[in-house]
Amino acid sequence: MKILVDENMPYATALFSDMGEVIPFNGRSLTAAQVRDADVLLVRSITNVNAELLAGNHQLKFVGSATIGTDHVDLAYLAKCNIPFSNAPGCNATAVGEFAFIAMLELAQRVNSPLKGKVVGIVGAGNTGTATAKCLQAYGIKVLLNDPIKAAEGDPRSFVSLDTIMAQADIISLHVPITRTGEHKTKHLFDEARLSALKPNTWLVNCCRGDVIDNQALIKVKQKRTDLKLVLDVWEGEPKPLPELVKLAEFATPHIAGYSLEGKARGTFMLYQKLSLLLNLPADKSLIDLLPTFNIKEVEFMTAPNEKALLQLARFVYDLRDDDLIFRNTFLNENGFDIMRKNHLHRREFSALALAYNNLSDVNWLSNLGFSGVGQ
Ligand SMILES: NC(=O)c1ccc[n+]([C@@H]2O[C@H](COP(=O)([O-])OP(=O)(O)OC[C@H]3O[C@@H](n4cnc5c(N)ncnc54)[C@H](O)[C@@H]3O)[C@@H](O)[C@H]2O)c1
Ligand SMILES: O=C(O)[C@H](O)[C@H](O)COP(=O)(O)O
Repeated sequence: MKILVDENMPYATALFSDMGEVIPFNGRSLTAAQVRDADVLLVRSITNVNAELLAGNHQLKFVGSATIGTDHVDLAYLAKCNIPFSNAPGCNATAVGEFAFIAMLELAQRVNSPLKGKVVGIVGAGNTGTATAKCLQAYGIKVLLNDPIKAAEGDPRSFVSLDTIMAQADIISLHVPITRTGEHKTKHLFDEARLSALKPNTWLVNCCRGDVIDNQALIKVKQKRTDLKLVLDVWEGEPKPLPELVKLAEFATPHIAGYSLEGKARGTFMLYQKLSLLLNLPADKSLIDLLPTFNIKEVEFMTAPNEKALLQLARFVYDLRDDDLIFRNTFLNENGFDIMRKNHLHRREFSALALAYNNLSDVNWLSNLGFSGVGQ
């Protein structure tokens, strides 16, 4: 069996080589000729899976995407051809939640305006929005959720309108899929009118899809509004973001909010579970066995951390400033965006770091944030 696997899918060989020949490919340049005799195709978000790519293949048994987003996959075409498909919902939720939270801590430090006490509006309360809310709430931040679809489905959480978020939130964090039609379409959800209406000093964080914000309009508005602060991980026109917009963002990264080692490994592992089920094979490998131990054994607190100490702690796990700097220095190089993603040194999630403390009460919030070992 030929299993074509995006080269940026960690642990694919360890997980799939018992099932067949694992053949890595470059996700941006995959061709129909390469796919012609594949039995299984495992992609990430940069490969468009459609009739053009698959028409020459008459033996494909499974297509998987190690992502939550499915906007790169023609699901109707796969269904028409009876090709089973699976994505990996939730695989990178913790990674995105921690990325957004760390970005807010970094921004708070940079502009000298504490995160504590701010109100954060989350647009899209699915996997990544919920994970972001979990971090914020663990730290005692008031969170407003907007998700008309979940609200209509009867999700028991409290939801507010987007207008309420616009009026009340100091920080707005975007966590919606890209959709181009329908009542709740998200393409340019933040258009010029909405961007212009952001209340003074709003921080806007986008870790979902670039085209949820009209990037040209964002440049126009931001050039007039120095009070707005931007954290942008995703861009219209990836892998070629508008250089003007990169300059205007406080933190800029190349679509790596979901790139924790755990998150990427979970994506591969979820597809391994799906394919095993489909082929009626036992899924007896373990994800935990694959992940390396973290290079810091334990951090011990003598006093409960304040916001500055919390940021220092977060930086042990992920220093966003490093990625922001590498990105600014390289994104204009040929294939700079993709090369940085490919060579990204996967950060770890908070759970990789064990905390210890001496006689401190009231530190459960750190374990609610996701760190392990608190109180043990
Ligand atoms: N930057 C990254 O590395 C990265 C990582 C993971 C996901 N993503 C992107 O983020 C998106 C969200 O990821 P997720 O795992 O949370 O997906 P999800 O499907 O679990 O959640 C998305 C939520 O958005 C809601 N929604 C849809 N349209 C809406 C609208 N108009 N207004 C408000 N809410 C709306 C849905 O009801 C759903 O609850 C993905 O589709 C993907 O495009 C990016
Ligand atoms: O949709 C997703 O899950 C993310 O956008 C995904 O993590 C992006 O990473 P890629 O698949 O492009 O490596």
